[in-house]
Amino acid sequence: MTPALDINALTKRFGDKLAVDDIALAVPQGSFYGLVGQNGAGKTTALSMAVGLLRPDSGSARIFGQDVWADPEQAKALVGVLPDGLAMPERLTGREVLTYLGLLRGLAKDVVTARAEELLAVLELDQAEKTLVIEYSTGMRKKIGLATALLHAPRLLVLDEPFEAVDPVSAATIKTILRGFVAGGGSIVLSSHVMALVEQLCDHVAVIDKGRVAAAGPLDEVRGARSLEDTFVELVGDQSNGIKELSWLSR
Ligand SMILES: Nc1ncnc2c1ncn2[C@@H]1O[C@H](COP(=O)(O)OP(=O)(O)OP(=O)(O)O)[C@@H](O)[C@H]1O
Repeated sequence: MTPALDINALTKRFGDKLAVDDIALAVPQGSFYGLVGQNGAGKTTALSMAVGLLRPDSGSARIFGQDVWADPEQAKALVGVLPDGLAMPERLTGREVLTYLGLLRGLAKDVVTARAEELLAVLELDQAEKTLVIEYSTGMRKKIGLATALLHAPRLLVLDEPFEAVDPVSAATIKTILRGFVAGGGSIVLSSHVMALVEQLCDHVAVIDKGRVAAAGPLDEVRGARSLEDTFVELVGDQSNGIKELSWLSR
């Protein structure tokens, strides 16, 4: 079966820094795929290139077989994206943002209205009916970002740190939505630093280290008998560095 997302030999350099170094990853249809890695490992850069937000130096990305860079319109219709540091129309309310983006995506007005209503209610943003996005908290911004990613009912969701700064009640709601999305035949790729969350939600995982894939595959195969956290530390931990004590903090 064609993978939901198929990235091949993706590479990106920023000046001297090789941020993503020849990454290949196949996300099977119907899978819930977690991407983990240390700060600066290259997750955001890889995901941005995979969904057509950042042009790779080389390599390719396909969404359900559609080339993201050769055929962006086809590919982008199939994917909902929650990017890192999402830029939003700041002077609109949540409902206005959803209406605006829904119409831009070509949805019928009554469909946009109904879906916006439902998304705002489910994500508990309907209380903030008159609040402009510029006044949103970080967690609220994540939630409206997720709503915009879901609005056109994509087949693949690519979510960069969707749970960052989200309170536990909202996180539970989001988990339910995402599990329902996968149960309904959707595919998800998300990045996270929270190993427990990836273990709870995902059936596949890739560990990214210094711009490369250190391990990837079904969760149980990657972690074996250990926890994902132990696997992760073993794969990416830099033992040579040691743990330096901050002696000046001792009394
Ligand atoms: N626009 C940019 N210009 C220069 N360097 C960049 C740029 N974007 C990312 N980098 C560098 O590329 C590397 C990978 O960054 P990236 O944001 O992809 O990592 P990440 O795994 O998402 O990290 P985090 O978990 O902290 O979000 C880092 O060294 C970062 O400093």
